[in-house]
Amino acid sequence: MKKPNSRIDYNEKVITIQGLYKSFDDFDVLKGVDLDLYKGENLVVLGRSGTGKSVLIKIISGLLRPDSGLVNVLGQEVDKLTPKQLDALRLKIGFSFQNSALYDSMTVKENLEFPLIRHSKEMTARDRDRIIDIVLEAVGLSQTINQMPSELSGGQRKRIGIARTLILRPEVMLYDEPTAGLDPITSQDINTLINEVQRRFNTSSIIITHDLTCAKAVGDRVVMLLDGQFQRQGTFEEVFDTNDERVKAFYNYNFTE
Ligand SMILES: Nc1ncnc2c1ncn2[C@@H]1O[C@H](COP(=O)(O)OP(=O)(O)OP(=O)(O)O)[C@@H](O)[C@H]1O
Repeated sequence: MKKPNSRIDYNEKVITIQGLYKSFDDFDVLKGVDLDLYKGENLVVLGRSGTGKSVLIKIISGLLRPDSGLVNVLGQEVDKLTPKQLDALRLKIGFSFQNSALYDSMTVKENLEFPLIRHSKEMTARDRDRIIDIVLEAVGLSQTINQMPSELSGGQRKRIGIARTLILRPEVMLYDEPTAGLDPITSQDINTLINEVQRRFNTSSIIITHDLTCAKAVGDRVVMLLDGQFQRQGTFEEVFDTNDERVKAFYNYNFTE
């Protein structure tokens, strides 16, 4: 289990969600979700496929609008923002997508440079190079700087995706299934990286996953989405210390120590 994390500031909430509802046509996905993310915390959101984990982080990053409820991110109510304000907020949120979302026709360096050229127009090439070196070193892949994404392994692509997310120095990281499709050892490396990113860049993160090894390795706190609400929350051990058959089934089918 993860060691207690002294970097978490329980007096500062980075994200607050209250009474969040979201439906698609007649299908109610989120049915009254409440959630706090504290400064410096790694919060894992567990849930079976289709329970609404991706919908939740899309609402947090303003990609989807809630039907009702409060969603406050870094002190701002997301669905009250103008498009310009939302763009500014999104720069403080690093979204690490499931498929890494690298541009295949660009080198690693160009992939990392792209957000800097777009969002920090006054930055010199020299400063860009310096920042690229820092994030590549942070993900342990300095040597890949001139490679194409197609030349990288799945784990390396995932790392470069995380590096690209880090390059704008986000305050909040949202990881969507960070270990999906990776072998157990590469997954473990990604879990270690998520913890290192938290320490080194002082980020607050939501990690959505159904990989229980990942949840255990990175989660300061774990919440489980069941039937549209967070039914369980606590440390990894607390969440699974229950007679709720739905939770036990999740553990038994997914986790081998
Ligand atoms: N834009 C959309 N329009 C209609 N339905 C949607 C939309 N986005 C998500 N849904 C539905 O909402 C439900 C929850 O989807 P979501 O992608 O959040 O699941 P998830 O928990 O992330 O699952 P997985 O682990 O498989 O990624 C699914 O039934 C999905 O079909």
